[in-house]
Parts: sequence; structure tokens; C-alpha cells
Amino acid sequence: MMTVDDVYAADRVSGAGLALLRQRACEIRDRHWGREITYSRKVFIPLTNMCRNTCGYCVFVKHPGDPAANYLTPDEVLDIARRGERLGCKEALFSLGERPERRYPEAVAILKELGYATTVDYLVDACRLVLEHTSLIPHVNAGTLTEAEVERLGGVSASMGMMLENVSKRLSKPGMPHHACPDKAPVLRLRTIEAAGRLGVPFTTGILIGIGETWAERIDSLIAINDIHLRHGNVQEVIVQNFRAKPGTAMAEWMEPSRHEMLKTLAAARIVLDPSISLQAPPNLDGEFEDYIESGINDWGGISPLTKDHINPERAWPALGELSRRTAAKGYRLAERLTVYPRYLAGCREALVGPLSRLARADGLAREQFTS
Ligand SMILES: O=c1nc2n(C[C@H](O)[C@H](O)[C@H](O)CO)c3cc(O)ccc3cc-2c(=O)[nH]1
Ligand SMILES: C[C@H]1O[C@@H](n2cnc3c(N)ncnc32)[C@H](O)[C@@H]1O
Ligand code: MET
Ligand code: SF4
Repeated sequence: MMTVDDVYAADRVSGAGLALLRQRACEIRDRHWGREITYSRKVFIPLTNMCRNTCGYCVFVKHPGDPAANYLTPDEVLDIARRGERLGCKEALFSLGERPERRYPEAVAILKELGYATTVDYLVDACRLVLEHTSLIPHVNAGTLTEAEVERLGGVSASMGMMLENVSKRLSKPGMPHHACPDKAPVLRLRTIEAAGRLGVPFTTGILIGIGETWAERIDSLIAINDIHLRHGNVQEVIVQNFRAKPGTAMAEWMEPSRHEMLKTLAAARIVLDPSISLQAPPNLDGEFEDYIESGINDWGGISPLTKDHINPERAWPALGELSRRTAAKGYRLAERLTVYPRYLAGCREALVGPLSRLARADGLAREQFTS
């Protein structure tokens, strides 16, 4: 048995110690998730890249003055979704900046032109548009939200998400990545996940590693997420994502976390988290991603045949055939899932019943499987 105390003490494990940690994680994964590793075929829809925060690692955000700072129009949203649909995508991932209208008159003006007061108002209609005119299912990754906002968005998306990042308040101090980022206050992030729990919204969250946190703070974060899941049962997946330094950002010269850190953290996450929570790591942020399989992951997250990863635009996804082959080389089968995991399908909102049942097969994974 491996206890939470053992995991807290695993900060400096290597060699046989690390091997044992990873083996334990794999046993848990194999027992609860079998020999299948899933992914979601998606399009990325960056509804706006303006944001009132300025996270030190973020290259997605664009501020007014930069000609690239914008909102997509409803036509552009539908165009991305329709092209994705033709390529077999099933998820529309809306990932966007947070409340730019609270900071920039430029954002207020564009929203007004579109007929909205807030970014969330526009997001609700953009999701509805995709639901009504395509077969894609919206997943909303819009950062911190109030309970009322989660409720509204829950009616037009099957699942929602927001990385906790980390529970550490230290990361908001001057010189740290979340300094002057109102929406990255850990207490607000936890409240958002908790609100989704109360409303029964299947939720994706996770931690970003290598941004100045300690090992103990990583484990604290995983436990905080797990506690919400134990109360509400709504955390469908946890992402462990490695920070990648981007030119032009405040953290351009920061050291990136090593693969060793990823392998250790993934195994720790699998041991700490309830086994019903899917463990996801992205395959485009490290050349030797297949090693994650031996740390207990069971999911690769969203992969797109059409759009780039706007958050890590320089990191192309591996081709599906390659992902399939490298997954198989470790003894696992690649399978395509929907944005919402099988066990949450039965509890979905009325408006989603039809769209989801058209895409899901009896076991809850995608009826039409693209795996190479
Ligand atoms: O392409 C990406 N997809 C990201 N996704 C989407 C993810 O890969 C899946 O498509 C969805 O979680 C559905 O399972 C996120 C979703 C969230 O709810 C929260 C955070 C992320 C982070 C990323 C990301 O950095 N890049
Ligand atoms: C959508 C999620 O992407 C993550 N994110 C943002 N910037 C980076 C980066 N430079 N490297 C890795 N992950 C990043 C954050 O965790 C955010 O919440
Ligand atoms: C584009 S970053 C992902 C969405 C949101 N701004 C967040 O940081 O959580
Ligand atoms: S990571 Fe999200 S919250 Fe932070 S600046 Fe980028 S878009 Fe804004």
C-alpha cells in the first residue's frame, strides 16, 4: 500500500523508489480504466484572446494595442465548428480569456457591437449556436465563474473545465506567475469547481507544474480537487500539465519542469486521486510522452485534426497514427471518447440528451472511432 504520507515524502524519489511509485499508479489505472487510453477529437475555439489577467506563462493572451487582440464573430465560431465536424470532431473546446470587459474599453466596445454586455453572455450564445447548427458538443474552459454563470453555461455544454493551476497563494505574490491575476486566486478557483459540483456539471480541472510551486503544494492541490470530488462526484478528469516557457512572456527564461518531474507527479496524482477520476496528460508538450503511460495516465485529452493548441501554439500534436502506435507499443489501445466521460452521460441536461446520444455508442465512447 502507498499512503498519502508516502506521496508527500516522495519529493526526492528516483531509481527504485520512483519505479515503485509508478508501478503502484499503473496498478490503480489498470484496475479502474483497463488497457485503453482515450482522447477527444476536438476543435479549439478561442472566443476571445483578451483577458483581464496576465499570467506569467501565457502566450495566448493579447492585450488591446496588439492588432491580434480580438473576439471571434459568430460566423467564425460556426465556421471552425463546421469544418471540424467534416473532419470527424465531436468536441467544441471553447477556451478563452477571462472578463476582458472589466479591464478594457476595447473589449466592451466589441461586445456591444455583437450585442452583449459580458464575455460570458456571448459565450452562452456561441455554445448554443454550435449545439443548434452542428453535431459538436461544447466544453467550456473559461476560467473562474460564479455559480449563476456555471448554471447558464451548463445548459449549453456537456462539460466544463478550468485548471486549478495550484492552491498556493504564494504564486500570486510579486515576481510570481499569478501576480495581479484576480481570477487565479486559489479560493475563487476552488469555489468555481465546488459550484459546478453543486450543480452536477462534469468538470475537468488540473494542475500546471513547474510554475514555482513546491512538491507539497502540488499534492495539496490534488487533495483539494479530490475533496471536492468526494463531496460532489463531479470531477471527471484531472490534467497534469507541464509548463513550457514561451518567448515574450514574463517566464521566458524560467526553467521548464523535467520529464522526471512529470513522471513523478503523474504517479502521485494517480495514487492520491479517487480512481474514478480520469488522469490526463497532453501528448504535445514532451517528445517522449508515451512514458506517461507507465505513470498511470488513461487519457491524452483533446486532439485536433484542424486547429492548433492555441495555448501552446508552437507544440504540434503527434499525428493520430503515431499516437496510436506509440500507445500500442506500451501495451494499450487508443480509443476515442466524447468530451463527457461515459459515467456522466446519464445525468446530462435535457438539451444535451439528443446531441450526445447521436454521438455515443453503448459503452459511452464515440460511436465513430478515429484512432489512426
Ligand atoms: O488543447 C488544449 N486543450 C486543453 N483542454 C481541453 C482538453 O484537452 C479536452 O479537450 C477537454 O478537457 C475534454 O476532455 C483543457 C480543458 C479544460 O477544461 C481545462 C484546461 C485545458 C487545457 C488545455 C490545453 O492547454 N490545451
Ligand atoms: C488552459 C491551461 O493551459 C495552461 N497553460 C497556459 N500557459 C501554459 C504554458 N506556457 N505551458 C503549459 N501550460 C500552459 C494553464 O494551466 C491554463 O489554465
Ligand atoms: C486560455 S487559458 C484557459 C482559460 C482561462 N483563461 C484560464 O486560464 O483558466
Ligand atoms: S492563462 Fe488564461 S487567465 Fe491567464 S492570461 Fe492566459 S488567458 Fe488569461
